[in-house]
Amino acid sequence: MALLDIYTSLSSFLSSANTLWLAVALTVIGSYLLYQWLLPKPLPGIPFNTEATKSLFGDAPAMSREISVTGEFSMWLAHQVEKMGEPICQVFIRPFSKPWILVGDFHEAQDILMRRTEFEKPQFLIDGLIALGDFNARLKTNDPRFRARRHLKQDLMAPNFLNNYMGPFIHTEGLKLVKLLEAKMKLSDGRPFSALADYYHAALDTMIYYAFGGNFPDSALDPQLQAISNLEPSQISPGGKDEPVVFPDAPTSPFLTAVHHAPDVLEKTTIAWSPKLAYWWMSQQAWYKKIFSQKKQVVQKQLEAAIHNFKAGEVKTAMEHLVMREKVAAEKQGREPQLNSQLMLDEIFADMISGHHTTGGSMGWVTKYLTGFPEAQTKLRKALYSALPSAAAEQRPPTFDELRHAKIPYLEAVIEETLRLTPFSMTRETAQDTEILGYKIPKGCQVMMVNAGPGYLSPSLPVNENARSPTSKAAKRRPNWDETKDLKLFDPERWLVTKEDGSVEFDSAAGPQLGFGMGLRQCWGRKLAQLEIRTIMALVVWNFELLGIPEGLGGYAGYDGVSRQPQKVYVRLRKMNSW
Ligand code: HEM
Repeated sequence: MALLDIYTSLSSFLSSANTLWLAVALTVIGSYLLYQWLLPKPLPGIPFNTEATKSLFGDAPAMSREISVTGEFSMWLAHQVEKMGEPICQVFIRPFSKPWILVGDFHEAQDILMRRTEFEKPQFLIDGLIALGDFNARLKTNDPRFRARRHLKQDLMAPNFLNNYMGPFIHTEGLKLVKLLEAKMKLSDGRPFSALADYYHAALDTMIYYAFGGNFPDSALDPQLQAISNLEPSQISPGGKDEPVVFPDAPTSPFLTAVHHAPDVLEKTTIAWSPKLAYWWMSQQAWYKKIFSQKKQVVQKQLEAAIHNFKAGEVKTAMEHLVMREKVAAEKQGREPQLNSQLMLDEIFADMISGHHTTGGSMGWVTKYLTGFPEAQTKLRKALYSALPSAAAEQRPPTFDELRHAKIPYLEAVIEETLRLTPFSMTRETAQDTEILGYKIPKGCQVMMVNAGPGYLSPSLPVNENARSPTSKAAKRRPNWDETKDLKLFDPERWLVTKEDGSVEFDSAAGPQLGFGMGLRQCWGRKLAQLEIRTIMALVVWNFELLGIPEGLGGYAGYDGVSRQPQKVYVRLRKMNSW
């Protein structure tokens, strides 16, 4: 080969090698810059876990590890606030997105939820609830449709609907639950058994009655009663006195089963990285189709029945009230009413989903705390007997009207204290650039009110008072809340105040509480939930002593699903009297 040829091939080799090296170098530099760009970016000044900023996935792997064991997202959040020891900090739980801001101070959380217009319903929740269709809680507060939708439902948390329509049903359902528990108590012969499904069944029946009333005949509790009353003591599996009896769970009708399982979809979509994609994937699955075809068939039929009843002059159920309100709104606005519409189906189905596990779980929690704190249980029973003397003297359960009119501060305090101890964190999204406790927070950040740690279940962290927002500075404080008492203990007395005349009253504003959220987007069904828990738990405590259970069946572990639900609710019962 001529020298020139050798030179030419060498230089072309070198130049292609250079190009290759250049390409490799550029790829490496590019990948490095991309990696750096994708790493979590903390907001200036706000404490964070530095290790999390070295990984593309931020805090997510550590969070998943803890939650896969405990099931408790609220507790993980509280641990982050505790670790950083500041009333505001940031975590990186969604890769490639802005940090999530954790607010671990009650007064600032209250300010954000109640007074600050720059915070909105979060988009990730709106997307996460996509399976429930077009209902009011998926609308932003500043969307004019939100108020119009709330208007449609305006009668349903009013005293007339609650006390005259829902109350008597809830009372009857409570008595049915007592009957079921009594049958189980007899069969279990002093052994413990789980009551969690029974509370869920009672709560499910309540939501079905709320929506459709007597137009829909299926019940979740009736088949259980029937199944248990057909059981012979010889059919109970033998076991020691601390070994729980497992009772059969009688199947419910397809629609009730669908309502029971629909929250599974929401739990998956709200935590998905892309809720819309997760929703699409799930909507292809047979189990999903089964749930939502039930919704389509049954709720549509019920809507037609409600329209028919309304036209015949009957307005009792939630569905009938919606139809009536839509007619009134349409007349006012000079448009055709949309009575038979998807919107009506979605609003009513979403309420059933919102009110079932939440309330059933809360009744389970009350049962657990009263079991674990027998002194409080005895106090509550005494308070019930002395507030309802005729029923006590006549050895019968109180009627709904007696219960409704009785003033029983200790009962309200027990419910309030249970909600305080079983927190579910809530989120808002910044709709514009703003500040929290003096730190700049850009538009589009998720802000979580962490109510399972400092300021709620442990003493408040110090706050620079000057850094609070003007509305927070101006707000009234709760002077008598005693943070030196163990805040993790169940102590209903915290919510009672003694007046100058010696009378004792319940004060719902005595301490930090976000059990139902706060402000315009607080729990819409709060009054119904409170009525239900109050009525049913009064009947349970009136009728039974909740005896101690083995340690392995107790504990206060929860599960953060659509609300904070107890993992187990075991009871060992003794009937109080012969009524
Ligand atoms: C003990 C039972 C219940 C608990 C603990 C509970 C708790 C909550 C919480 C913490 C929120 C979020 C509040 C916020 O972000 O500020 C909420 C929202 C909501 N709840 Fe409940 N809830 C219960 C029962 C019910 C019932 C019975 C219904 C329906 C009848 C219901 C309907 C709703 C709705 C529609 C929302 C969304 C409100 C909105 O975005 O505007 N809840 N609930």
